[in-house]
Amino acid sequence: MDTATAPARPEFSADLEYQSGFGNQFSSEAIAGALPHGQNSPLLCPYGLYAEQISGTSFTSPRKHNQRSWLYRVKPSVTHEPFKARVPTHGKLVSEFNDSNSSATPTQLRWKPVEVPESPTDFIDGLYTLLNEVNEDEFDELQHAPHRLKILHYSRYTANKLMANCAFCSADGDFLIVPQEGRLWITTECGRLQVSPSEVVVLPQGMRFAIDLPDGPSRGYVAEIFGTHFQLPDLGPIGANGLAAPRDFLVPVAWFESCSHPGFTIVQKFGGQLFTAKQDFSPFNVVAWHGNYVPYKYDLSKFCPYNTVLIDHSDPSINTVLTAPTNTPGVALLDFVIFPPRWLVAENTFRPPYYHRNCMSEFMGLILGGYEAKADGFLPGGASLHSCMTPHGPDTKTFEATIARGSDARPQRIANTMAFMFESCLIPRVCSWALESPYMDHDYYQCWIGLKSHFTYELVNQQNQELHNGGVDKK
Ligand SMILES: O=C(O)Cc1cc(O)ccc1O
Ligand SMILES: [Fe+2]
Repeated sequence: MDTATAPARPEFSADLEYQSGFGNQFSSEAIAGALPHGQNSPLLCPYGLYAEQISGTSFTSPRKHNQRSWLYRVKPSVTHEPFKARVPTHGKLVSEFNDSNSSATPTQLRWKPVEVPESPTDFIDGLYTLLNEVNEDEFDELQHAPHRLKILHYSRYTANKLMANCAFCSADGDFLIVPQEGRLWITTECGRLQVSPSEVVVLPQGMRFAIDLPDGPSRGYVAEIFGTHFQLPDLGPIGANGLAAPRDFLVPVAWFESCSHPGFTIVQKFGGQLFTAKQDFSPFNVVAWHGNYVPYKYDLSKFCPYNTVLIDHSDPSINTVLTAPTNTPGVALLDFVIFPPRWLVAENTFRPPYYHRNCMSEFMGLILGGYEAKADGFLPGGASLHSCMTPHGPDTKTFEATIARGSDARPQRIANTMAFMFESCLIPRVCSWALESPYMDHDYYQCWIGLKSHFTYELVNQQNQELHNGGVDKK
């Protein structure tokens, strides 16, 4: 059914209500009295609702990691026709990465912003995989439990049409969506969230949602993490406060529609492939819920950045918003790091990011403005990939402008910017179509080719002489 014939979902009100906190045990009732008291699963639930649990961790996960919610709904999720494989609208949602459809490359890669297509495209059809990262050792061992693997998908979406009479969920992993253009009105089983560019949203594995686009053409980035969930990073010596504050994470309040919906479609990503099932009601029929397995959003402008206040450039981990851990302490499946507006004050310091090679792989996107390491070519809506140990750093123009500014540079405020990085311990394989994409910036390497050697023996002698004279003068 297309947008024109679909019953419109009610508009989101401007002052949508939220609950606040990260990892809390939340509860919410759209109708007072809908939550059972004292137990989760009474013989008869209030108002004749069905009780249904959604588990985001194994039943026996340690208590501090255990995540589940109880949903009290008009009809249970199980009431649907059998799932059928969905005929793909494009071949760019890749499930199995192999030598014929992807490759790993140490080359620095950059993509220009993707244009939103003119043809009607909703969030599902506009979602396409760019990269996939798999821990190959585990892949061999655990072929029959793909959801247990350490896997990451990086996707981009472009959309111009609401998801009418259908809901999506990934049975594979959690979606972290980073909108770059256009607000998202996201209806979930737990309630509704408005997510604007410069905000991000996490939609946990299995949670059903539909995305409407109040601003029309929209695009953004998605990371899907498998087998783990996001946490707030430890703050170590920073102390008890700073970076992303738990209370700035917002969780919806219960919202439901109970009308019958002939031909409502559930689209489920399962093992990387899409399946559909028909049902005669909206899955957004949860009248009350409680638990800690929830969708949530975070406004990146609320982030409280920390940084060097005297010398040198801090490692980007200082600006980690969320981290999805592996079993090795300090090694992330995915760190979500931002580069927000802030003051640069370091003295006698090359202030932009340093030149570097990293055993972790770095995928970057730009939400707005410019990025401090790239004077040219890295545009809002664009993306770059620097895989494990691939050298990268500021482009020639940035280097030369920084040196020209000199060592007495005054405090400088980086404004009008919001870049982010998905940093992972896994090595990405890039889809062939992404490598062959017309948006691929084949000249990316050129941005460093102009970096000149400034080293001369005359300079060595001159600086040694200055050092020597300086030393003598001080006596
Ligand atoms: O490569 C990048 O631009 C990301 C990055 C930023 C920074 O400030 C330090 C290291 C780093 O990888
Ligand atoms: Fe980097």
